[in-house]
Amino acid sequence: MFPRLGVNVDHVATIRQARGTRYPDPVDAAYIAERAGAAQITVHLREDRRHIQDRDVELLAKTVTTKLNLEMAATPEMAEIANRIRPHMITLVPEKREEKTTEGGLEVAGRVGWMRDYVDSIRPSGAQISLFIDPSVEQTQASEEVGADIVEFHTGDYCAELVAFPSYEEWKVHTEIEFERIERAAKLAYSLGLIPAAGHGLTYENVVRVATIPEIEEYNIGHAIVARAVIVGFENAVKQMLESLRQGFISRKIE
Ligand SMILES: CC(=O)[C@@H](O)[C@H](O)COP(=O)(O)O
Ligand SMILES: NCC(=O)COP(=O)(O)O
Repeated sequence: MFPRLGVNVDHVATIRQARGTRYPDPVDAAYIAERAGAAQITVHLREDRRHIQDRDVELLAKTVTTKLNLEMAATPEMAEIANRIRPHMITLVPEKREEKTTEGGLEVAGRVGWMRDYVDSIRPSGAQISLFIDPSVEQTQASEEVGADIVEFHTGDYCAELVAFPSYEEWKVHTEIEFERIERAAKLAYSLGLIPAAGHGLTYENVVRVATIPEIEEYNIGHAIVARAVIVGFENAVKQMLESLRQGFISRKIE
C-alpha cells in the first residue's frame, strides 16, 4: 500500500507569527496541500501558541476535506479543546517550553495507567488516537497497552545531519542504527495491530529509505515542505514529497 502523506502546516504559521500579520494562512496552505495529494493535514497546537493558533484549528476542523490530525500535549486544556473540536485524529506529543522543536518521543512505558486514563478522557472526541513515541520496543508495547490506534515514530535521530558528527563514517553508522530501530519498531507495531506512522525532521532525501519499510502507512512532514515551498510553491513542494515517497515505495524489496 502506498503510504499516506500528512502535511504539517505549523511552519506556515511560524512565518505569520514572526510579524503578527494575518498571512500566510495555514488554512490556505492546507487547501493547496490537499489539492496536491496530501492525505491529511497535521497541526501542532502548542501550549505556548508559538505557531498554530486556536483559530487555525477551529477553521481547519471545518475546512479540511481529508483528515485533520491534531498534535497536542496530554494536558486538561488540550483534552477540552480536542473534545470540542473533534478532529479526525489526535496525536499526543511531549512538549517543553524551552525546546526549539519536539526533542523526543512521549514517555508511555513509565506511566501506562496515567496514559490510559488520558486517552480515555479524549475518547469523546471520536478521534483515532496516535502516540508520538521513540522507535523502541518498550514504548511500542506500552502504546498498545494504553489503547492507541496509531504509533508515530519520532525520526529525529535518524535524520541527524552529517555536520553534527566528527566524521562521515560515524554519521553512517549512526544513521544505520537509527534506521534499523525504526524498521524493527514498525514491524513490532504492525504485529500488535497498531498502525505505524513516522515523522519529524524528514526531508526529500532521507525519507526515501524510510519509505522502503512496508509497514509504515503514514508520514507527517512539515518543515522540509514549508522550506521548499518558499522556493517552488506549496503545491509543487507537496508533489515533490509525494515523489520522494514514491521512490522509496518502488524500491521496496518483494518478500
Ligand atoms: C510533534 C512534531 O514533531 C511536530 O509538531 C513538528 O515537528 C512541528 O512542530 P514543532 O516544530 O513546534 O516541534
Ligand atoms: N510529527 C511530525 C510532524 O508533524 C512534522 O515534523 P517536521 O517535518 O516539521 O519536522
